Amino acid sequence: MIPKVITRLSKRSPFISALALSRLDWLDSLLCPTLHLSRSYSSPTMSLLESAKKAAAFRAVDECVKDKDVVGVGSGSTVVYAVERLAERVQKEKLQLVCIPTSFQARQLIVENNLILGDLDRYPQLDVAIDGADELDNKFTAIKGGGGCLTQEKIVASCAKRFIIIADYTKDSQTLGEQYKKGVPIEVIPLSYVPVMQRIQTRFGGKVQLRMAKSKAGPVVTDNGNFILDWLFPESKFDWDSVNTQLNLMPGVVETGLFVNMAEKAYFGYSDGSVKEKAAEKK
Ligand SMILES: O=C(CO)[C@H](O)[C@H](O)COP(=O)(O)O
Repeated sequence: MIPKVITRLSKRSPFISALALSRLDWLDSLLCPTLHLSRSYSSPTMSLLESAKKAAAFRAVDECVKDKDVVGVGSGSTVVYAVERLAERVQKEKLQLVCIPTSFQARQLIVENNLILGDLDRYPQLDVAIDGADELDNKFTAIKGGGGCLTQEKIVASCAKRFIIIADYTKDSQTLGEQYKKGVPIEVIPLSYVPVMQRIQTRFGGKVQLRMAKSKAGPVVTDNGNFILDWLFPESKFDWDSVNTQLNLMPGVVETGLFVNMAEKAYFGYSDGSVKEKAAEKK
């Protein structure tokens, strides 16, 4: 009973959900000791989000992947569930799939789950790419790169006939910046990071930060040996297509985390297991 109430609340606002959980957890444990046990050692808010991610990932894999597909495998925490489901389907349905990774993490997931690993040299055309996102707006522009893998993710997505986003409900926004507050990630060649930071701030405003590593001194270094800038853009009506082009033309910029009109469909999971599908307008 309690989880249902929280789920309904969490659909309206993750903040309400977190608050509700902190207040109701003691009651929950009283009424549902088994449920409480299964959550031990993980924060209740996290477990709700994890269920949401899993629901989206499973639905997307079930609906978008078919036998003999070449599948792009994105990066991040939601993709972990997508790979789990791919492996399950390969086992149960004997699907023949080739998986193309978008990062070191994706490559590891593919190998650890005994899926067939491919690359763009041998499979330059993919049937479908499935990836997470940090935020998706109503015009189907996504911010990606929270995990720093945006360049390979964009290359792989651009080679796929269908690009599918999987995410929990907190990534579903009307406009960019509504929920995701960490800005637009931009991969840059290390020696260019200061001039690029200055150019972005002068041209578009806001603040640009060099992303620093958490368990290492110094900056985050991408799978391609580059740095990541996070552009905390000001509240303004941006034409993201034009911004993306302008950023990409700055010397030193390798790629941006703006995925404009690339995704065909998004699956947003909720903690009760339901999934909202959002389709892009046909081009
Ligand atoms: O773009 C990404 C990594 O570069 C991820 O897809 C994005 O950050 C979403 O990650 P998560 O599924 O962990 O929320």
